[in-house]
Amino acid sequence: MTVQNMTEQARISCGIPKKIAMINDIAGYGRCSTTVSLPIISAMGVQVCPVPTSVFSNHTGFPVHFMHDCTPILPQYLEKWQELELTFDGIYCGFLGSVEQIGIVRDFLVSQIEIQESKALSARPAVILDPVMGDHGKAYRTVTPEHCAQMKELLSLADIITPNITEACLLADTPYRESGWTVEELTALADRLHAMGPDRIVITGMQEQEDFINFISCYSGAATADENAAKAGRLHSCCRMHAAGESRPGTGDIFASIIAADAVNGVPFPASVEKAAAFVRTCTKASSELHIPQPQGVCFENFLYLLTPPACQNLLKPPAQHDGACPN
Ligand SMILES: Nc1ncnc2c1ncn2[C@@H]1O[C@H](COP(=O)(O)OP(=O)(O)O)[C@@H](O)[C@H]1O
Ligand SMILES: Cc1ncc(COP(=O)(O)O)c(C=O)c1O
Repeated sequence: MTVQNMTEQARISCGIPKKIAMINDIAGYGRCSTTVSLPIISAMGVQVCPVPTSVFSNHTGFPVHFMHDCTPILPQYLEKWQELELTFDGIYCGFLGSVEQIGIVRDFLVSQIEIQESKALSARPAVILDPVMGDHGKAYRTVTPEHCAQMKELLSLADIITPNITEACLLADTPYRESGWTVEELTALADRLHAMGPDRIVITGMQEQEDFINFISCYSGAATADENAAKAGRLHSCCRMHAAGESRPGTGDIFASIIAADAVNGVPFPASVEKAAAFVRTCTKASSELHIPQPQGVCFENFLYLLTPPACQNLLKPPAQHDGACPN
């Protein structure tokens, strides 16, 4: 029997990890995007297959950086994956630098969904989209009105989205406000995003007094912890957590990576948001306590063990008859 036609249960009991295609930039220095997502998703017992959208020497929060746009290589890169008929349990998409890249990613998502449907695989890939478009009420320089329009189109293929409040407002054509959002307003904002496609939404990055608020919305069909609310069609809730340490680059990448790995591992969405928020907080707190300069991002390395699922920890144990010593 090949891995491809094993049942889901057989794969889990054999300890074969789920697989995510991760479309994102790579920043060599400063703990952002791929250098964060790869170790985090791997620590959560999921195989990561990166698709680099651009290569940065370091993130853009430093006084200087070098950037290489990977748009010209993306079609050939992904074409080979199509030729090999590679399939994935999830596709996680982060920073997209241009309108052209959005189109390439859309074609990839559509063909992946088609391949899996034609092979009658048990499920289509979970699509997790972190629509990196702006922060603090402002769109990034690369995010033109056309870029924004194309991102809205991409939403129709996403199951889960993780916008910060700025990105949620840009996508839903809603005026931005730094704070003071009511539950009714956030519900209306999430409903507008849901109408564009995704059925699990978390709006991040809102601060009220000393706390961070993540607004969670699950709609019909989405796996939620509360079955009654799910049956009623939608469930909105808030994850509130005390801010710790200063704001740092890469928090959104850590957050979305945990959501992506949990999505393919079947963790209910609200529980996954709580886990992601708590993990970021643990790491931002430690980063400040260790006096790590803010541009160096979030020091997560010391805490990866918190994310490793117990089932994987058992897999790491040597067999009973083995004394754990290294062979000569
Ligand atoms: N200093 C912090 N203390 C505690 N939690 C934080 C801190 N910074 C970020 N987070 C958590 O990480 C989430 C994602 O961060 P956010 O800044 O919204 O990401 P983005 O980079 O996408 O704007 C926040 O909603 C919050 O839960
Ligand atoms: C190239 C690049 N990628 C990723 C990030 C991280 O973004 P976030 O803080 O939203 O996770 C940054 C932030 O400066 C960046 O410059």
